[in-house]
Amino acid sequence: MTRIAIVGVAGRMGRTLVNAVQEDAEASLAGGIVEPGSSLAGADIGELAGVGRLDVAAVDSLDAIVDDFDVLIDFTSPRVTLANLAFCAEHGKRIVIGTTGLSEDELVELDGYRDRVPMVFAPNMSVGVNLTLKLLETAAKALGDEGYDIEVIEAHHRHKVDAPSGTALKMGEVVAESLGRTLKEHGVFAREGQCGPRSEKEIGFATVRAGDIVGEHTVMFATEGERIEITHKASSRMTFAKGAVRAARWVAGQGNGRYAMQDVLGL
Ligand SMILES: NC(=O)C1=CN([C@@H]2O[C@H](COP(=O)(O)OP(=O)(O)OC[C@H]3O[C@@H](n4cnc5c(N)ncnc54)[C@H](OP(=O)(O)O)[C@@H]3O)[C@@H](O)[C@H]2O)C=CC1
Ligand SMILES: O=C(O)C1=N[C@H](C(=O)O)C[C@H](O)C1
Repeated sequence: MTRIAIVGVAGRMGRTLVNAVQEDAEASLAGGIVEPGSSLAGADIGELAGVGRLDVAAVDSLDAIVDDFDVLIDFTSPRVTLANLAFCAEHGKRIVIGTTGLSEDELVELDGYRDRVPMVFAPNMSVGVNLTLKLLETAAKALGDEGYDIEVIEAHHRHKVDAPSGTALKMGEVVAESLGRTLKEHGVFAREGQCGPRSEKEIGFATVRAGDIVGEHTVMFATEGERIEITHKASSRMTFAKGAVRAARWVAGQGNGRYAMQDVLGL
């Protein structure tokens, strides 16, 4: 049985994760953490998540439950995640990180823990998206150098704070790496006004934020005469949450290292 604690337990993903852990016969809910000073500290996390009383009270500090859990699942924000990673390194815990929107410096900081903590870090925990990454590698290798323009389009709910999504960036990276390009050199993140025609090798990104869209990603390969679109649409956050719980069970048996969902899924 893997004992899981959830940071950001009152958030959109936090509440969904409570459901996902409850549904998993090999995982147990060891705790839920809310923001320090939050009025939700002390609330029952089952009631917060809408699954009924679980007799697990939300706490506002990891110290309060340090002996109770094996793996922390963190879907919060970059600085909070990095603080929790430091806590896990210090206390011999494992961590699954779904947080997106880390800056270049923050990614370097996160990577610095790879020899001190077993961690799974992935911008998207759904099986479908991780399979899509494989399909993109194949498509890019077949089409990218044959005059096909590549564009990544993503859509999310109105509350999302980072753009492009972590998944869109990952998709762009996979395509770029398959073609020996980099997003630093070839990524185009905005077009406005007299921006001129597109260059042959650029990889463009477009972002939609609207309503309650859970998460949609399309990578388009377009040339004169045809267009191929590889699309993934998430209609429920349970797809991410189930993946995160699977990753938590998997990382419970791993040594120090930075792992991706591809490792968890054996893709
Ligand atoms: N990898 C994946 O598969 C997926 C990744 N994500 C990513 O997960 C992240 C969270 O998304 P989402 O759930 O929609 O966001 P929410 O804003 O709904 O949830 C984040 C939660 O973290 C809480 N929080 C903030 N600071 C702390 C702290 N110091 N300690 C404990 N909790 C804290 C917030 O509380 P408060 O509101 O009070 O500040 C909030 O409840 C984003 O980066 C998103 O992109 C989302 C879905 C899937
Ligand atoms: O914020 C979200 O909601 C999501 N974020 C992730 C991302 O940035 O890629 C994954 C998913 O699409 C939902």
